[in-house]
Amino acid sequence: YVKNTKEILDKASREGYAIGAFNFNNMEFLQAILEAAEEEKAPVIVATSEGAIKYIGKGDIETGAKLAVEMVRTYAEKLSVPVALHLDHGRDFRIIMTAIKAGYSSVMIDASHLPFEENLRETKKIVEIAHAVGISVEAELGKLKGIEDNVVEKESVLVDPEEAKIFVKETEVDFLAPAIGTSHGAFKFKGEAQLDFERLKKVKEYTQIPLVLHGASMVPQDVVKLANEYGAELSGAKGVPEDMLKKAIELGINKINTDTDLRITFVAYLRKVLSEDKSQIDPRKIFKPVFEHVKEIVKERIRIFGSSGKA
Ligand SMILES: O=C(COP(=O)(O)O)N(O)CCCOP(=O)(O)O
Ligand SMILES: [Zn+2]
Repeated sequence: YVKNTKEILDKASREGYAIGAFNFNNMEFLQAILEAAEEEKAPVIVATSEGAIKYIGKGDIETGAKLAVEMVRTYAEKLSVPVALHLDHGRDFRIIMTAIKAGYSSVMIDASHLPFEENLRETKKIVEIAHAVGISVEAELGKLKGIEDNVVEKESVLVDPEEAKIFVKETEVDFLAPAIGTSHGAFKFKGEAQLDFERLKKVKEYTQIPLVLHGASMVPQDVVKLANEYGAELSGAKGVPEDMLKKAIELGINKINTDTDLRITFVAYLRKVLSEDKSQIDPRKIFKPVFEHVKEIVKERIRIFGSSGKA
């Protein structure tokens, strides 16, 4: 059943674990994510970016948002675990409003590319509207980019805990994504993986709300290797190591955005299945084993995040 995202994140924050926020762009990824959550007895957030809504709706935003809500609701009402549907990286006001109107449990207003005051104003506007209709809101402070070597870059990219305190107080946003050194995609770090845990600790202390880690995929090297063996070109792919994820959760991360790990798993096993069963043309026979593996990686993540059995 579809819950208000704030409810499941506030509980996670009180009890010190994290909920997976897994992106989907089609029915098969959604099925794999929801089956994984049900088998792990874990609350789960399923998310669509603006690109996913356009993809699902073949360019029509209302169709995409409506179909996403209907697919999630139809599957979720059969499950025992709480399921929230979240708009990831909302930037276009019209798309954010369409998602709210269609029945999303929460929306992200991503104005982190704007100067602090404008980000604050944009976020405050969305919070007022969303809260008026019982929807929770996520915002972002700092920019999603790896921690560059020189300090100047670091200052302009990572979250400023003092700003976070003011931002959360002024906007009343329900959960915040502080940039602490991660980035989207499979190539997160040039050198060693590095997250700014000191900043994270301060942001949690100053804001006391659930925090979100974007760009949190672990990029499992065995799956990267398998994909490359079957013709992919993903050398140099590097993600967030398990011990860093666990430390981030200890320090107050309660929502962990994961998309790339599902994508890499999908690509590796699709390549494998197609190359091993050369006469297969039934998409159901091709996708079934592939999405079994996608489901397994989601279960592994849910276990690492500590939300297994928390439903
Ligand atoms: O933080 C993440 C995913 O992080 P990851 O790449 O480490 O999985 N996300 O918000 C997912 C962003 C997906 O956007 P798009 O559909 O436009 O490609
Ligand atoms: Zn993100």
